[in-house]
Parts: sequence; structure tokens; C-alpha cells
Amino acid sequence: MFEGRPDRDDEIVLVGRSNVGKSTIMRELTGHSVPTGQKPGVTREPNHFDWSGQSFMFTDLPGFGFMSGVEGEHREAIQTDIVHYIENNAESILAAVLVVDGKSVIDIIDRHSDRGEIPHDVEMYHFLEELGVPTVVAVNKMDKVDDKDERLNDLCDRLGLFPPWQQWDEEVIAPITAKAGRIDSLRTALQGHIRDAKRDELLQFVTA
Ligand SMILES: Nc1nc2c(ncn2[C@@H]2O[C@H](COP(=O)(O)OP(=O)(O)OP(=O)(O)O)[C@@H](O)[C@H]2O)c(=O)[nH]1
Repeated sequence: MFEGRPDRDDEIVLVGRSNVGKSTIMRELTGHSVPTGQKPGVTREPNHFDWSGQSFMFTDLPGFGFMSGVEGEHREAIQTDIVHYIENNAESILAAVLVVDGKSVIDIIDRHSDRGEIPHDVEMYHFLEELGVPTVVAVNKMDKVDDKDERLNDLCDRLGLFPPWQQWDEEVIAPITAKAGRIDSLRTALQGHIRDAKRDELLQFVTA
């Protein structure tokens, strides 16, 4: 099990396959320097970061899926820990960011579907939906994608969202290039979810 969660009322979690750019996004969002690198699986334990001036924290969860040098069994255990972490802290999670690699996400999803498996990204998206955690899908590495609209429509299709993707823009689907600091759509989506969550909290307070 993961240990040492700081005592914060609210948090935003980042999940995604290894090497999709979660650490890079975290650095862009919070300004904190985190280990990033070519080697998949750099993040094995949750990393918690404060967002300057905010009362909540960001939690970068370990990458799931393939990790070089990590045995299948250990990989499974990390995945179980991720699911438990989200379940146990669902009450305090304001929003989740599911990060995917825009360049490879459709190929990876389809490869697993073709084998009769449920792709991790799709499973995670539905898991978060079932828990009622507002989720933004950050489609990273868009600098490597030529056919942006087609790719994003395909992704909507695989996640069970009706295309065109533009109707989910800045709420569910956020195309970004974290490496170049282009994450505005993610910021906008998160701000919207934080506002909604805070509004619900205040509503509960006045109706209690
Ligand atoms: N082309 C491109 N590369 C990117 C982008 N964002 C991140 N990368 C690169 O992708 C690689 C992985 O980035 P990380 O931020 O370490 O990924 P991670 O998801 O934290 O990886 P794990 O720690 O393995 O889970 C690095 O080489 C980054 O420079 C992007 O927007 N475009």
C-alpha cells in the first residue's frame, strides 16, 4: 500500500500509463520540479505537490501498464494500489486527470480490445466515472499528432463519448503539449471542476 499521504482536505489526482508525461504536466501545473525522464516507470509511489496559494494538493500516481524492469506481479500490485488509493480518497478528490499519449493512445486501446482485453485507459475512465470523480482526459504530446480532429474523435469513440470532440473541449477532453508548456485547456477544465466541486460543497453547507 502507498503510505504517507499528507493531510489535505482536497486533492487532484493524475493517472495514466507510464511515460505519457504526467511528471511534465505536474511541473507545468505546480512549478515544482519532479523527476522526469525517458525511462518508463520513474514514478512508483504517489508524489504529492501543493499548488501555490491553494488549499488542495496534486497527487501524481504511479504509471500503469508497461514498465521496463518491473515484473508483471509487481506491476499488478501497483495497479491495485492505484485503484485502492482512488477508492479510499474519493471523497477528497476534486477531480482526476487521466493522461494519455495522443500519439499512441488509439493504437494501444485497439490492440488490447482486439485481444479481448479491456484497455487500462478505458477501464480507468469508467472506474472514475462510476466513483463520480469528475475526470479530464489530458491528451498529451499533441505536437506529435498530425490529424488532431480525427485522433480526438477516435478517442471520444473509444471512451463512449459522442464525437465531435469539440463538444467535450475544456471539460472532458483537453489536448495539450506539456513539454512546450501548452496546457491551457487542462487548466481551464480543472478550474471548471474545482468551481463545481466548491459550489456543491457550499450548497451542502447551506442545505444541511
Ligand atoms: N513530444 C512530446 N514529448 C513529451 C511531452 N510531454 C512529455 N514528453 C516526454 O515524454 C517523456 C515522459 O515524460 P514524463 O513526464 O517523465 O512521463 P511520466 O508519465 O511522468 O512517466 P512515468 O514516471 O514513467 O510515469 C519525457 O521524455 C518527456 O520529455 C509533449 O508534450 N510532447
